Amino acid sequence: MSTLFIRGGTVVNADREFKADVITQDGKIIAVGENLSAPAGATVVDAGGQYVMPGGIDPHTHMQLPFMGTVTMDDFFTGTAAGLAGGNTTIIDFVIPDPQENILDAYKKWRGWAEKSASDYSFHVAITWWSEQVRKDMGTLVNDEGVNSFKHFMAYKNAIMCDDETLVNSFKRSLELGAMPTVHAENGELVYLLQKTVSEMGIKGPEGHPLSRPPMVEAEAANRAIAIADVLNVPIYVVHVSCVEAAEAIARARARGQRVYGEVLAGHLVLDDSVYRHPDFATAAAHVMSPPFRAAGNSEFLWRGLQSGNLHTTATDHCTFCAAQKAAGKDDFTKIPNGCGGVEERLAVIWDEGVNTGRLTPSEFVAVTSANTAKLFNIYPQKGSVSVGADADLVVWDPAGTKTLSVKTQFSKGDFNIFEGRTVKGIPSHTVSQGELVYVQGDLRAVQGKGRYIKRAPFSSNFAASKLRADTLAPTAVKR
Ligand SMILES: C[C@@H](CNC(N)=O)C(=O)O
Ligand SMILES: [Zn+2]
Ligand SMILES: [Zn+2]
Ligand SMILES: [Zn+2]
Repeated sequence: MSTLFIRGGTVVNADREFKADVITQDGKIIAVGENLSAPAGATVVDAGGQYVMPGGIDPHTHMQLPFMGTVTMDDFFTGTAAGLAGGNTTIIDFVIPDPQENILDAYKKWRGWAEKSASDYSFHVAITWWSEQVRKDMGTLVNDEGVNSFKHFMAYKNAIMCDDETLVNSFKRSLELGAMPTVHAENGELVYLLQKTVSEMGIKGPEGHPLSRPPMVEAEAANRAIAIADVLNVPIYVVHVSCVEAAEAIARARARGQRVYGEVLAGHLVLDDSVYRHPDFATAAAHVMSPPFRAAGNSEFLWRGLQSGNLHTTATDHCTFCAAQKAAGKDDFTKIPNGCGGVEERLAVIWDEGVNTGRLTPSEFVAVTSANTAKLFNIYPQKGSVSVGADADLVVWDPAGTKTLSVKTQFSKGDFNIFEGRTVKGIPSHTVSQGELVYVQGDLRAVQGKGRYIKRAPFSSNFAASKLRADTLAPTAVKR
């Protein structure tokens, strides 16, 4: 394992920024401080005029996902390698069992697929059905496999959508286990009805996609999931919050003291629904993902959610389908595989649109691209911090560097870039993963299979101790 001496940079953590050299050895950070001397044999990285930040953690990716009759273009190697090129050093992906599929079998299958990852990775496990066996296996995943988060799709009827019975049982089980329940909050029944309605109106193109998933479809599900979590007294994490209505549901719940956390995708922060009206089918279809990109104005509210601390993490939902795959929905938008890329561009897009505009300080940038995810999924400060003892996952960030984002230069295997043509100021000059230089000024040195599965311990201390609300509000029956 190599020794790195990252000299003369400004270290940025979620709490502060300060001038310091950083030394890493055997995959760990072993020193952070001013005027350090280079250890013998160390590789020196000149970070003068640059920031040294914790590597990005993307809490929402789908590499190699079988979905809507096909499989995403990026596998666990190409997807994580693309992430490393953009300063992202850890992904949290998803095991998504089919309904009735044993969840341990599904977990083992995904673990096999992820062996080829170039960077560290972890898994949320989706609960797509319910049984006593699922309940039991959730315990095995938490206690033996280091899973501490369970995903629930409230959309995708007749596929992976789960009903209230599953939500209630799985949330309650998550509380017992000290795991975080997370939700894709869209009312799948309403989507199903609206897809039929829009199609019957003769709207078959991608412009029909956002019409079938208006903001209230998301807000209803967000409110419902938040209410269930409130009654059960379990925290909840809402993925890809896309609209004012869902963000307000989270803010209201937090104002009442409920532990609700929100995630925002880089795409939802900078794109709007005009993309679906592009005359070229492939371009419009390339942007079909759920929840859809929203009317202009929603993005600004999402930025304010990040600024105010009512929204906590950023992600990409990296789920790439090529034009040929998207063409499955040529004559029926409901058949367009849902998903877009972004794992490579997230940090630069959020720095350019967030820090350069004054919306976020560099420390807030680190919080929403790395540290908050590490804290919410219990891998802080191993991840998400430039501090002694932490993993040597770092990005050396050149605030003056510029780049025009394009499918022509991306490392992702996707054949479209939703940020196409966007020139950003602020880019990674070096990415360090497990103490190795894996990206150096355009030269990607990702190694297949180098990534490790990251176990995440449960929050047994403050979660499982929580009681169901009923236990605390109505302690005794009335004697009659
Ligand atoms: C299936 C997965 C990716 N696709 C998407 N977001 O449109 C998700 O819904 O998060
Ligand atoms: Zn989703
Ligand atoms: Zn997703
Ligand atoms: Zn293809």
